[in-house]
Amino acid sequence: QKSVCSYEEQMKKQGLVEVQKVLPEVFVQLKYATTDNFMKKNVYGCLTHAYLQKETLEMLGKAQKYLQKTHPGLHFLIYDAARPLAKQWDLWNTLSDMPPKQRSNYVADPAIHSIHNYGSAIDLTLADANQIPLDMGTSFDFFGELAYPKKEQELLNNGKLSERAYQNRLKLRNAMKAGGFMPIEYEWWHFNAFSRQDAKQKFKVVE
Ligand SMILES: C[C@@H](N)C(=O)N[C@H](C)C(=O)O
Ligand SMILES: [Zn+2]
Repeated sequence: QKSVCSYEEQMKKQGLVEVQKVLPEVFVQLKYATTDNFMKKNVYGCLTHAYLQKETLEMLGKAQKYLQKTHPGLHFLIYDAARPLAKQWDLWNTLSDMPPKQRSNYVADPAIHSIHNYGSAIDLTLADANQIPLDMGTSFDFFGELAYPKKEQELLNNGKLSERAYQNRLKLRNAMKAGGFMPIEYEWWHFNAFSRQDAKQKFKVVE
């Protein structure tokens, strides 16, 4: 008997689509459905598949085509996609010791919503055919300067970020930009398909 996950059922009802049904070459390892994350807790439970809004998935398809053309052999490896708002609170509350301004650089304030809550942001890296992630200079959800795209040039110049990691980040970013995604300043792995304002207008929050 197939088990049903209410979070995934709700996402489907809201029109979101499972990424691997459309793009089977994309790898998915949802980190918040494991204990290998900054909370050291599985907060997703039965939510183990990556879902996105249809339009966002089409953009990922475009990025995927670009990646295949420019770097055959590399794959996207998704760490997070649509994120229920209730889970956003779990992430946010875990960083309660951080000053508010700093905290919202790393986890969007659930009171104003993350673009993940609209199924239109993706956390991802690049991996080889065996799902081994490329060196990006930090692990996923490393909340510090070494992960900041806005500081990459400086980090490269002062030797804190290796040339290899720098180039790997560019490969990821160029592919995502080719799909129309926007990077953010503080996390090399996070990409938005739309601004928060546009996402709010177009979509309903995944509760
Ligand atoms: C928590 C991290 N993976 C992430 O996605 N951060 C952004 C800012 C968000 O919560 O929207
Ligand atoms: Zn993210």
